[in-house]
Amino acid sequence: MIRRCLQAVRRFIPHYHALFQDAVSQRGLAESPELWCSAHRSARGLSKMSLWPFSVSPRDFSQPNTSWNAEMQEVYDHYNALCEVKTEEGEKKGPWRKLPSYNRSLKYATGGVYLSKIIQSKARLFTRNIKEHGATFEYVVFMNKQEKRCVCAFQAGHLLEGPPGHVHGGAIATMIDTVTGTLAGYLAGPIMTANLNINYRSPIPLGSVVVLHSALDRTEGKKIFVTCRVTSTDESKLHTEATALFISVNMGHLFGT
Ligand SMILES: CCCCCCCC(=O)SCCNC(=O)CCNC(=O)[C@H](O)C(C)(C)COP(=O)(O)OP(=O)(O)OC[C@H]1O[C@@H](n2cnc3c(N)ncnc32)[C@H](O)[C@@H]1OP(=O)(O)O
Repeated sequence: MIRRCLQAVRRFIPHYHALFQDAVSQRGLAESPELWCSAHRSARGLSKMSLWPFSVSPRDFSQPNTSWNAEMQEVYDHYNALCEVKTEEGEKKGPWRKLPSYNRSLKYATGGVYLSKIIQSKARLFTRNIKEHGATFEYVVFMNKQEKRCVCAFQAGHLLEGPPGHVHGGAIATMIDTVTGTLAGYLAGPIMTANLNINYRSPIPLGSVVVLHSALDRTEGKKIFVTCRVTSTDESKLHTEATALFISVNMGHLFGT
């Protein structure tokens, strides 16, 4: 039984691999969870057909959980409501879209076949590597493709302390890189951060909720310029401002081929 199963898997591997390679070359998958996810989805259909043994449903880390405070939930509810607008013909898609967030996009993009040989099996996305809810980065990104911008509700956990009682500047930079990078990747495919310029205007208290507003500034050939503002949820207080430059890359740049 086990041998038969392994034979089926081996027969299937080239097909699966080719499918993923196609997805990579056609759509250009970088660190955009959106794109990785769609490759995973297209591959998953096939995996079901052939009883692919390594296919699992990834956990979406940006779903509400018990660590979220009321303010975090409020921002989530606000943008989530904009994902579907009510019309006379019934509900249809709104201008916003909630992006899923996984702790290891590469694994789920490939079914753990091809890239797991290159990336160590224990690798995890920096912002999603603590299992305890609410301890570090609690965040959810909503994308508005039409307006080429996104927002992120971020609740900063107690393990992100920098100055006493406040969030570490590196943790803020991490969130800015993540959100601006998600926007750039969503709009342009595979990218890498070339430059991140940050002005810290006012400290962010630990445990508080802030919103990152990120927008495409312009593109120039391979260069994607993105802005980011970190504010209180009512936008009355500016915490941080940043500009970021991303460069479009191909997969060979990441894997040295
Ligand atoms: C799910 C979460 C998403 C999170 C997204 C997070 C993304 C990341 O954090 S990536 C990790 C951090 N970044 C890195 O490690 C990148 C390391 N650097 C590199 O790999 C390369 O230098 C890279 C890709 C940035 C640029 O590649 P390179 O081959 O040098 O590009 P190149 O073709 O020479 O330059 C393209 C243009 O960009 C410009 N450019 C390149 N780097 C920079 C820079 N640092 N500053 C300003 N301009 C730059 C060049 O001058 C050139 O401009 P022009 O076309 O006008 O002449």
